[in-house]
Formats: sequence, structure tokens, C-alpha cells
Amino acid sequence: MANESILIVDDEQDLCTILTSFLEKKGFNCHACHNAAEAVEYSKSNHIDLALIDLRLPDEDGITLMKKIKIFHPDIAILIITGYSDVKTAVSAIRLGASDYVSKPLYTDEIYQSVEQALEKKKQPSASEKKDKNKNSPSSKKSKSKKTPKKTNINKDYVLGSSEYSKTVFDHIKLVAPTDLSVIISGETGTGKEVAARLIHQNSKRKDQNFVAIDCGALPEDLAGSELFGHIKGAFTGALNDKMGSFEVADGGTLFLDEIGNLSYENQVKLLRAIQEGEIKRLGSNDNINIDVRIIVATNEDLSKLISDENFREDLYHRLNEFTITMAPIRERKEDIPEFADFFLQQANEALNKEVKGISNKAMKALNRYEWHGNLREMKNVIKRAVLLCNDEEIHEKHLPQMVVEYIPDPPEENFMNNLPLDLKAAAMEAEKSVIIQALRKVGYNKSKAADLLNIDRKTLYNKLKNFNLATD
Ligand SMILES: Nc1ncnc2c1ncn2[C@@H]1O[C@H](COP(=O)(O)OP(=O)(O)OP(=O)(O)O)[C@@H](O)[C@H]1O
Repeated sequence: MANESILIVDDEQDLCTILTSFLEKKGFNCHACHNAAEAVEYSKSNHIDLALIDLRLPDEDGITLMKKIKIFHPDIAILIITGYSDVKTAVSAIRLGASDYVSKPLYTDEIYQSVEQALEKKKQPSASEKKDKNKNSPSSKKSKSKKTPKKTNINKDYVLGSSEYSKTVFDHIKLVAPTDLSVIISGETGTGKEVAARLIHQNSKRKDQNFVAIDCGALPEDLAGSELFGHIKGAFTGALNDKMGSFEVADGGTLFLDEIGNLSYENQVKLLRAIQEGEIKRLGSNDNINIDVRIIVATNEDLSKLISDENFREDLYHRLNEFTITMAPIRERKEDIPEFADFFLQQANEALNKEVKGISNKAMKALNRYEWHGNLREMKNVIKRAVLLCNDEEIHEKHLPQMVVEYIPDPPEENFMNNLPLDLKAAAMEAEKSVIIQALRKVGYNKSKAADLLNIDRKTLYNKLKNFNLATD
């Protein structure tokens, strides 16, 4: 039976009551706060294993609160609660250290599963703990090659994607994997950069050694140096023991540095030295430690822009840029959607112990039309929720979020005014259409709310949507 402590932070009192009572029945100790200030006070003096935080709180946003709570509880698991139209922000919360997000309306089974998964992930020892343990165990003198590799069933973990684009990407992965070249993988969030990095490692001669993934975006700046290079006892206040850094843990294997653009200038210098000279120094020590690590980095920023703004060192960029892979957003490789959707459906069936057989044509059309700004991560979550809600043979539109079913592609923003037709009536219609689309997006495609916002009645909105060919039903 679970005994972990959960902090719930949401201004909706009813929701807190429901979640508290449900999670306490599952054996958790729960405490609810209704705003950020209360939550910070509570977290200063109470033990918390996991926090469920609403993205929108009356006094502060959920991400800022997450960062504050992490100061008192660095290892805490965080689940962000979001409205569907906030998914983009929720996805960036993951980059900043949240374990996952759950979107409203909330379903208790889904919450329970996400809570269990986040706590499970938190319990797994970090790579450095594993390596430290190996070091101290009686078998630590065994040569590295005798270490049991982590078993991964590649075909179960990923799909290739059937678009020409994806095929080329995987050809490039196969090409670069056996070499020792450093690789930059760029692409929007959720496009599969980490999956690609793991594939490179698994297909390299280093595959039996560690693959260590570090998210530079989630690392507080003052901890980043110690996380990467380790420290010796007394190096700084709080350094109570010697600690191995990721470079040492990854020795012989691959170090994956996600969100490399977030690394401080000082750590960029140390990283360059480590790559060029094959040695590092733990913080507080003068001893050089030889390391043999392959570096793969990922970024969703334009590194050349960071260089011209003097936020990223050009010499480091050139050292890293021995091979580049770009993961295109899903909306630019829509042929991949059915294959990924089916893969995530099977994954969700397995995780939720369900037997949903497929996705109806209409639902698949909606998946194809939607633009997936959170890319594969967002699609995986949408399909998992649809499987959870589905008691039919197939996923139908009713199982998908309204935002996905009723999605209308982005209106052209650039030079909108300049591109309006010179016929006044036609121009007015274009402008009206654009405002309607913006209103619908703002309220997550809820037509009643959009009509309110536009100051018209629901029926007028329906008629306008029909006239503009925007109606989906
Ligand atoms: N080829 C693939 N096959 C199956 N699942 C995939 C594939 N690529 C990505 N995914 C899934 O999509 C989600 C996002 O992938 P991943 O973490 O690799 O993206 P990312 O680009 O590194 O994201 P971020 O920039 O936010 O760190 C993960 O749950 C991953 O398992």
C-alpha cells in the first residue's frame, strides 16, 4: 500500500476534495492548498513526495511554484494540471523539470496512473547512484565489458515513421551510430530527440556501457557543474561527500545533453575542455580524471542565433557539430501520424490493460488535421487518454479532446493586413474569420464560450462557422 505524501495545489476546492479523497483511498497522505503562497509555506516544513500543481493559480503560475517547491524538495515528482489549451506551456513545464502533465477534465484513473508512474520514476536510482553502487560492490573490479547491458527491446520502444523524412532521419542515425562523432539533434519539443539519441547509442560500439541523459534545461545553474563534473567533499556548502558527475558515470558510453543552449557560459568552457582533452576535474579538486565519452546534444533553439547573441560559444558549437540530425515537427510529416497513433494505441492498451482495436476514420482525420505543437509527446498523451475513456472497439471523435476534433489551422499571421483583399466586404469577412478563429482557440474550442467572448449568440456563431467552411459537424 502506498504511503507517500502528495501535495495538491488547485484553487478549485471541489477538485481538491475529490482528488484528496480518491488518492487517500489509494493509501496516499494528501494535503491540499488553494494558492501558491500557501503551498510554499507548507512545503518549507513538510515532507512531500509528489506535488500535483494547477498551471493557473490565483497568485502565481504553476511553473514558478514548481521551481520554488523544488528548492526545498529537489527530488520531488511534479505533475502539472492543465486546461487543454495550455498544453504548450505544460510541455515546457516538463522541460523545466515536471514529471508529466494531466489535462482537465481530470479522470481519477488517469491521475492515479500518472501519480504511480511519476513516483516509480523518482524511485529509480539515478545513473550515478547505480554506478556508485557498482563501484562499492564486491564485483566492482570486473572489467566494464562484463557489465550486463540493460536489455532494450528496440521495436517495442519506438517506431520509425513511414514518411520519406523519417526514413532519411533513421538512415542518418544508422550511418552516424557506429562512429564516435559528436551529434547535434535539433527539433521542437517532443519530436523524439532523446529517442534518436538512445538509438544512436544502442547502435554504437558503446551500447553495453551507460547512456546518461542530462536535461540542462532542468538543472539549476549552480548545480549544473557538480551534476556534470562531480565534486569532492567540502567543495561547497552542502557537498557532504564526494560525488561522481555525469561524465564519469557515462565513461565508456554516451552522454546526452538535452537543451544544451541552457548551459551557463562557465560550464560551456568546461564542457569544451572535457571534449577536447578527454579529461575533467571534479569541483573542488585539482586532479584530472580521464574520460572517454561520446557526446550527443539536443536543442530546440536556434544555436546560431544563441551564438550571435553571445549566449553560446562558437568554438563549442563547432566541436559538437560533427554531425547534425533535425527532427521535423509532426505537422510537417503527417504521413507518420497513422503509424505513431497506432503505436501509441498499442502502448496505451498495454499500460491500461485495455483492448481497443483501432481508431475510427473520423477520429483519424481529426488526428491528421491537428497541428501537434507538443509533437509526439502530446499525441501519446491524447491517445492514452482516449484509450482510457474508450469502451468501444475503436477510438471515436468523442474520445478525443475538443481542441483536437475541432482544430482549425493557424490563421496566417504575417502581413495579414497587407494580404487582405481590396474588396471591402471580402476584407471584412477575412478579418471576421480570423477573429472567430482566435476566439475559438482562446477558449479551447468551446463554442458557447467563444460566442460569449465574441459577443454574439451561439446560433450566429454556428452560422458563421458554416459560411466560413469552418464547421466540423
Ligand atoms: N520514434 C518514436 N517511436 C515511438 N515513440 C516515440 C518516438 N519518438 C518519440 N517518441 C515518444 O514521444 C515522446 C517524446 O519523445 P522525446 O522525449 O524523445 O522527445 P524530445 O524531442 O527529446 O522532447 P524534449 O525536447 O521535450 O526533451 C516520448 O514519450 C517518446 O517515447
